[in-house]
Amino acid sequence: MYLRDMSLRHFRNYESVDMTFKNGINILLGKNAQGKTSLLEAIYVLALARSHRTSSDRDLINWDATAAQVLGCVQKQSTSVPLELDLGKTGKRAKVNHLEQAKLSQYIGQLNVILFAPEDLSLVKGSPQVRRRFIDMEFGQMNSRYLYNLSQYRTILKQRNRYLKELRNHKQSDLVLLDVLSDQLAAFGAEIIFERLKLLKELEHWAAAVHKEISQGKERLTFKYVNPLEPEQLASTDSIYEGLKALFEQKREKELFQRTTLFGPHRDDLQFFVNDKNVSTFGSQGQQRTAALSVKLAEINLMKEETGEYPVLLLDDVLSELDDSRQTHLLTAIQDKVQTFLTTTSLSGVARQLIHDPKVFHIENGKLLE
Ligand SMILES: Nc1ncnc2c1ncn2[C@@H]1O[C@H](COP(=O)(O)OP(=O)(O)OP(=O)(O)O)[C@@H](O)[C@H]1O
Repeated sequence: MYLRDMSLRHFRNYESVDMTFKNGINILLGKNAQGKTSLLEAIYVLALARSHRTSSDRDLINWDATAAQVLGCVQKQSTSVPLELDLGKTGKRAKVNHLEQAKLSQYIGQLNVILFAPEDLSLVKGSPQVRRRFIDMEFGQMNSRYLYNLSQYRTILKQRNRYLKELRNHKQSDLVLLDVLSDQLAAFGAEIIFERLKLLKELEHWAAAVHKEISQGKERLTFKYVNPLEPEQLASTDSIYEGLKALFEQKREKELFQRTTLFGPHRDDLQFFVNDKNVSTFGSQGQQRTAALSVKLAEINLMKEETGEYPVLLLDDVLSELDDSRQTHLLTAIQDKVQTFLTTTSLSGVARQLIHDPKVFHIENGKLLE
């Protein structure tokens, strides 16, 4: 798939802009603080109905306006799909083919994007939260069922945590509601964990191939999904469900004491190993970067496999963070295959040599220069 065009109204520092893109490499060129990242962000928002930079939609609306609009048309193999997102100070409306969608999970997935920003280079070394967010954002786009389960899980998790806080001197009767919430949480949690394991296995397969190539055959990248269940309990959704329920039962006193839910996909993690050594503790910075880049490139293939279409790649000032050899790998892997948007203050070195015939947008103070 590729994004054919996009229009912004009162989005960040853009008052009104209409753009037509190339199904190839699009370069967003400009000095600092002119609006390059805001354009990438608009594409991300069009895809996922939320920003990667802020959790508040209000931040996306121009300071002098009360509402913003992002419109775009996605070209797929056999159809084109117009998307529209209206952001107001009190809520948002999402339309596919001009029809308003009651649920955002019906909207997300029409345009698939992969964002690669300098902070993604800390995917391996960063906090577990970063990796869970990465997993959920990527898998949610590929699979609406995953997204649905995740949103149900989060709602029940909030209720259960609130209830655990309320339960001070608990009576036996109070625990009945806790059991109900534990049961529901285990059911959605099991679906999420099972789907994560399946998709991570596929992602690992692609990422290992890329990592092997970048390291010239010397390094073997593997993943490990970290959670408290025994390996045999992870075999099916039923066994994960039973395992989570058992944990909630066994550790009830601990959860009541700490007043929060201690088990479930919101606590799990993903670890990366190179030649069986944990990259986050034993890997060099170069190995950590190679692993992060391999995972990002692997996502492109996984999305193609899962959805039948290549996603759109958003590279936010990431080339300057990679050495020549990693830049070469990235650019040769995407060129002529994936529509790419790349922000930069100047195009030089490897990128200038390798990128042929890009469409360049010169950006200055929220406007496109002709
Ligand atoms: N809601 C908003 N309304 C108006 N202007 C905004 C809004 N939010 C951010 N801005 C401004 O938009 C400008 C562009 O920011 P953006 O992050 O897109 O710049 P950039 O070109 O990517 O810069 P850099 O290369 O430094 O990352 C900034 O000056 C910022 O203060």
